[in-house]
Amino acid sequence: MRRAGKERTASRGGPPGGAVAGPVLRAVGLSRAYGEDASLVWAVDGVDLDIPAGQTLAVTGPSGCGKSTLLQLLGGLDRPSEGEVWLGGRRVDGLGERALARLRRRSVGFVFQAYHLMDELTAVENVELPALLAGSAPRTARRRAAGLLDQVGLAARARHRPAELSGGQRQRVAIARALVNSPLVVLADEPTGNLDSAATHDVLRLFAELRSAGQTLVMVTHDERVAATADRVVSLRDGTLADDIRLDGGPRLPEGAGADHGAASPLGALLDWED
Ligand SMILES: Nc1ncnc2c1ncn2[C@@H]1O[C@H](COP(=O)(O)OP(=O)(O)OP(=O)(O)O)[C@@H](O)[C@H]1O
Repeated sequence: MRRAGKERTASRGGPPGGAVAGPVLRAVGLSRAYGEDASLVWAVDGVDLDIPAGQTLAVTGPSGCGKSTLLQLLGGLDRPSEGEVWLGGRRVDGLGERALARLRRRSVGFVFQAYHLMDELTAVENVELPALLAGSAPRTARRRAAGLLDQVGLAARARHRPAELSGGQRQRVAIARALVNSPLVVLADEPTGNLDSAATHDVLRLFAELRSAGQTLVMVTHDERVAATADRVVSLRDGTLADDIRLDGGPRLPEGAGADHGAASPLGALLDWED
């Protein structure tokens, strides 16, 4: 589906708004079509979105409305048919493959519903891998990975392989991995979709710590309880933005997710890591 006569707002030249110190993530007239002719589907259709630094944004909407496609476009895993993506004040949708891969590695942390851990690697090896690929020295990467695993409560599981971990533990490894290169933004696609309520609480507790520490986070979710923990909720319908709601208040946790997630959280202290 596509709205008739929708105007494109794509800019030319410098960053939208003229300043590099704008939103961490910005979509301008962002669109992605699949198929052609009679089977053409606009999965994402003219989305304009500014995501300021430190915001936790939930993306919701019915199945097939374009949530995952939008997240992949924002993270440079897919390329738009039309429109622009800006990350950290830099236009990134037109980058070549190698530059885009480098950008993803250094500036974006991904968390997926199905974890996407490497089965043959231990937890700590999974976490350190993006740091090694980004050029960190092995000892530095290992120290960083071990520190993150400690902060997500998995120090004792560092040498376990994914098959030896529960779903919730695997997702915590994936979150540690997403953070290893201190990304500008963490993008999470249904991060609690495979988890029971206890493991969901663990993940949301970690997200609340990240939020307190100023980490920008965008998460796609079907779960209203998860969306309710965000600063802002946008809903998609047929690839377009239908709602954009800002929620009030400080860091939110679902009931039973525990307390003690202040700005001085140890996980937060690890976010500013530089090699
Ligand atoms: N690779 C593809 N080829 C063709 N069509 C696709 C492709 N990927 C997605 N689509 C279509 O684009 C639309 C949006 O898909 P997308 O996966 O982004 O939706 P979603 O909101 O994340 O759905 P769900 O909540 O079910 O995961 C759907 O109509 C889907 O069928």
